[in-house]
Amino acid sequence: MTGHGLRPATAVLTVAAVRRAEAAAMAELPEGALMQRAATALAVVAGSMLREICGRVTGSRVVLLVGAGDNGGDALYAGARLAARGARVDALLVADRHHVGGADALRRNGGRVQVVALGDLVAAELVARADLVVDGILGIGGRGALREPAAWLAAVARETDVAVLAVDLPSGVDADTGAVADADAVVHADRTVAFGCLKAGLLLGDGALRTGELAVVDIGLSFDDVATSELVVRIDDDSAAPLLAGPGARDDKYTRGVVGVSAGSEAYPGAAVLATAGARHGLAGYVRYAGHAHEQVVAHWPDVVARPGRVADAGRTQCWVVGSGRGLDEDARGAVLDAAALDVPLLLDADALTLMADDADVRAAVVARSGVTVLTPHAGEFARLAGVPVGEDRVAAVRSLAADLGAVVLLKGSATVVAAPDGHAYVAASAPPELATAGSGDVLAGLLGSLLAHHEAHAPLDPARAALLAAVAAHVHGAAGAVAADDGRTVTALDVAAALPAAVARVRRSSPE
Ligand SMILES: NC(=O)C1=CN([C@@H]2O[C@H](COP(=O)(O)OP(=O)(O)OC[C@H]3O[C@@H](n4cnc5c(N)ncnc54)[C@H](OP(=O)(O)O)[C@@H]3O)[C@@H](O)[C@H]2O)[C@@H](O)CC1
Ligand SMILES: Nc1ncnc2c1ncn2[C@@H]1O[C@H](COP(=O)(O)OP(=O)(O)O)[C@@H](O)[C@H]1O
Ligand SMILES: [K+]
Repeated sequence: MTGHGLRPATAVLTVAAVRRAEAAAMAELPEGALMQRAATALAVVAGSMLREICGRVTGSRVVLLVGAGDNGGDALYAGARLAARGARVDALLVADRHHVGGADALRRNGGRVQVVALGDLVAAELVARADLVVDGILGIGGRGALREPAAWLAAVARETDVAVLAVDLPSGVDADTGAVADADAVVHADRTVAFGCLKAGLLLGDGALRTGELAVVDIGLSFDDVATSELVVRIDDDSAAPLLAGPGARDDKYTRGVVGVSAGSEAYPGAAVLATAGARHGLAGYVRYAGHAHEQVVAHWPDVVARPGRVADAGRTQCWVVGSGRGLDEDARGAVLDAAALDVPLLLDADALTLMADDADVRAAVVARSGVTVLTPHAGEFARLAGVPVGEDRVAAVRSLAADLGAVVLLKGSATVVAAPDGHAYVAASAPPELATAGSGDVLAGLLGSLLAHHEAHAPLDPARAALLAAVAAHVHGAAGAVAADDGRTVTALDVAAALPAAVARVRRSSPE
């Protein structure tokens, strides 16, 4: 696959891929054109922040933190535009070199430029009294923690709580992973303007916590030649909507797909209720349940066909979901092995993943499957399956486990990362933290199984499509969390499930460009 057809807001590129896309665009354009596009967009966002903060641009105080490279150049040219509109702009140079053309442009428009040394009180005062600080210290050329005096000025900005706009990436965040080498030497942005595309560091890890509100501007980069291994596709409403289409007039409950759920146990009946709650709203026309909590399931959801007994005897489905609260006993093991032996898509969650990690026969049966397998670990389950912790590079870790096990892997977290064995990767990154509540993962498992069954009923799934659907399910789950948390409400897993119809409706309403 290539990135053909992707929008800047959905294309997450590695730094290496950004550099190549940038070089290809520059070869077609007059010198400096890309930087001018970036600076223009940056000045527009800075202007709107200034209007929010002090009502107008004229007379506002803007401080640019300027590093050695083009990230600083972007800040300087944007500063020149703001100065031309009457802002008082000071550029603080924090490196031993800077973008000379940008500094000249700023001076020509009435801005001031000065070199800063560590502890320079005049500089600290400028930062503390600014209406807006523009962070042009480091972009995709940054490596590791900020050096001095940049680290010190970033700390002054944090301590004085001045509004900060990051250029392309908050400085001190690793663009490809989101790792922050030193929490004391990083910029904490209120807003970030990313140029051309997203970078994983804006969405994942500690970087996501430093990015603030994120805007992605189109500067004309093409994604057509980006390799699968260098691309992660971010799912948003526009990309999810086409996969959530409603049934047609000729559909019946079977043509919409049948999903089977084997979750919960005598000890954990709630997981069965939650997983089936998710399955009821994932587009399948029919939800079967096979397991020990059948009475509780029917008591909650009379529309679910719930029986005790084995997965193998439960009837035809287009996908099985096995694991959430299912337990680790011989009976649970039998449920995983029964489902693994069928050639329909299989989703394994929670206890099923622990069984897979601990029992070589279960693992071998899952790895040997011909049908599509989807695994939905949280970080702890991931570490058990992989034998090593997730680490800082979540995308690489998920791709690697997916390739090793020949399965789609969905790694849960504040951002959810999905990869197929062939390297296709996706991220769903708009879930609110209220989703971090017991049982919300069970709802996701049911929702995704239902979506897989629905699409399998229309055309046999391949792993790359299953990975896309997994990310769509995580996106809808996140949207349901947002609906449930609206107006400051507290959220339980059952509230997330109850919000799924509204979340699906919200996503369906979005109209792709
Ligand atoms: N992609 C695009 O299409 C477009 C990109 N554009 C912009 O270009 C930006 C990339 O610019 P860039 O390549 O000049 O690198 P940048 O991030 O400014 O770093 C500069 C230098 O900083 C240094 N340095 C490294 N780590 C450090 C540390 N921890 N602490 C202190 N210093 C450190 C290191 O130099 P060194 O120390 O190795 O000598 C490095 O070379 C990009 O993010 C975007 O804003 C737009 O203009 C137009 C379109
Ligand atoms: N900080 C967070 N922000 C947004 N979503 C989160 C956050 N933490 C966890 N989540 C989401 O909440 C769900 C929790 O699932 P899981 O860990 O399996 O819990 P459980 O096993 O109790 O159901 C996942 O979908 C995960 O992506
Ligand atoms: K920056």
